[in-house]
Amino acid sequence: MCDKSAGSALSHPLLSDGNKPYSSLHYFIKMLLRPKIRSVHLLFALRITPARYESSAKEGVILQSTSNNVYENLAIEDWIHDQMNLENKNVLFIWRNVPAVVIGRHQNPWRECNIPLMRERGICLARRRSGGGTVYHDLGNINLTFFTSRKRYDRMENLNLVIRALKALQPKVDVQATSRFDLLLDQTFKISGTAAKLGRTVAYHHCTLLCTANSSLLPMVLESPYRGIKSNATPSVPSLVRNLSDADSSLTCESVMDAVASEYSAHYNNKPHVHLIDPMDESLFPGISQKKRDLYTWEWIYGKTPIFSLKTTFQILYQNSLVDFKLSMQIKNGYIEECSIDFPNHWLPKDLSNDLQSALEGCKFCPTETAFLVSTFVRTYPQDDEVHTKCNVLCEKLVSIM
Ligand SMILES: Nc1ncnc2c1ncn2[C@@H]1O[C@H](COP(=O)(O)OC(=O)CCCC[C@@H]2CCSS2)[C@@H](O)[C@H]1O
Repeated sequence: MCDKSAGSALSHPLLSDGNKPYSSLHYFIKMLLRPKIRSVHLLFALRITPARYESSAKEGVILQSTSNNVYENLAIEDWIHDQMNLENKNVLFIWRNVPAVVIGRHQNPWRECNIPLMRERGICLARRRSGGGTVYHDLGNINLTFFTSRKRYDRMENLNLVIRALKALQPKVDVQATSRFDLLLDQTFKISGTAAKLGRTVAYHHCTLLCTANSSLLPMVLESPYRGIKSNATPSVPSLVRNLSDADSSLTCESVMDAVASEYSAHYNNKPHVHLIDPMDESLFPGISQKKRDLYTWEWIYGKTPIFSLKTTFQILYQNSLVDFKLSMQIKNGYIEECSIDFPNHWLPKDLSNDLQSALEGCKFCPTETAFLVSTFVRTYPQDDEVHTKCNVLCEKLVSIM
């Protein structure tokens, strides 16, 4: 069903000589237009002429990403939300990512997932613009983003469309929507979670759909190893999850994506047509690279965490004896605002421990920055190997909890 040729035509639409509307002059003019109007160019690229665009108030366009990069795909969501005029148009964006954990806009990643395990396994962490809880993505999980005008925003309508698509593939599958817009399989197992972003005139509802995801890794990465975090951040609502393929092996990502696209097209009386898009195509999505960069910054992913406190205890084995530590921190915008580390008096000179705590205040709650800071700090105490070793051991411990 995917129109691969459409996809390749879209890769360099503005550079293609034989394609008059995509000439460099067009590009130049486009750059002079106001942002909302620039999206007209996307309509050209999608072979939707403005005339047809005006006359088809109920038109639904299906875009499918050729990228599996979570930041690129979230950037496309932002771009469509910010740039496209959706007064007369609906867009369904279909996308999948390599393993990633996606937290909600107002969440605390340290409380929601196992960051050390994710680092070890190379699993990305992303913060999305919509609210709600934390979900796990991999190539066995489909994401569907339904863009509409704010007036036509209707999550239940979208979920019913997904249910119809699943029933078209396997009539016996028991999938129902709940009042919190989850989809449950056999009235028990969550297969889809929902979140939304409501703009002034535009809205989107996005949801996941677990088809063949790694269901043993999912609960592991969504289990935080940290205790003692206090915050007003939005907590996730954990559920028992299952893949659709557990109910019926025909429910693979490919078959489900095709079925959803067919159902979406039928809903808008269109011929099923999926436009493949490359999210990093600046000529089609001007400003998209910056949007990706914004989503990839430490300041967005970690720094947007609502203020929180961390109170924890730990032990360090040093020269065959265990030393008890009490750590208390307040973290605001991802930066350590207050820090107190209590340990037996003899372990480190008092003035040094005070200096270390002061040095940590103002530092990012981040392993690389803390490690750098401690190593710089240690150098201010020259020729004391024991102090160096102790500071380094303590630093390793601090870094392991960040
Ligand atoms: N991929 C996926 N699909 C469905 N449910 C999941 C998934 N991953 C985890 N979970 C379960 O949902 C809860 C969290 O539920 P909770 O209700 O707290 O949060 C959500 O559902 C958010 C959905 C966001 C959807 C966006 C769409 C595109 S980008 S992310 C978690 O603890 C697990 O038990």
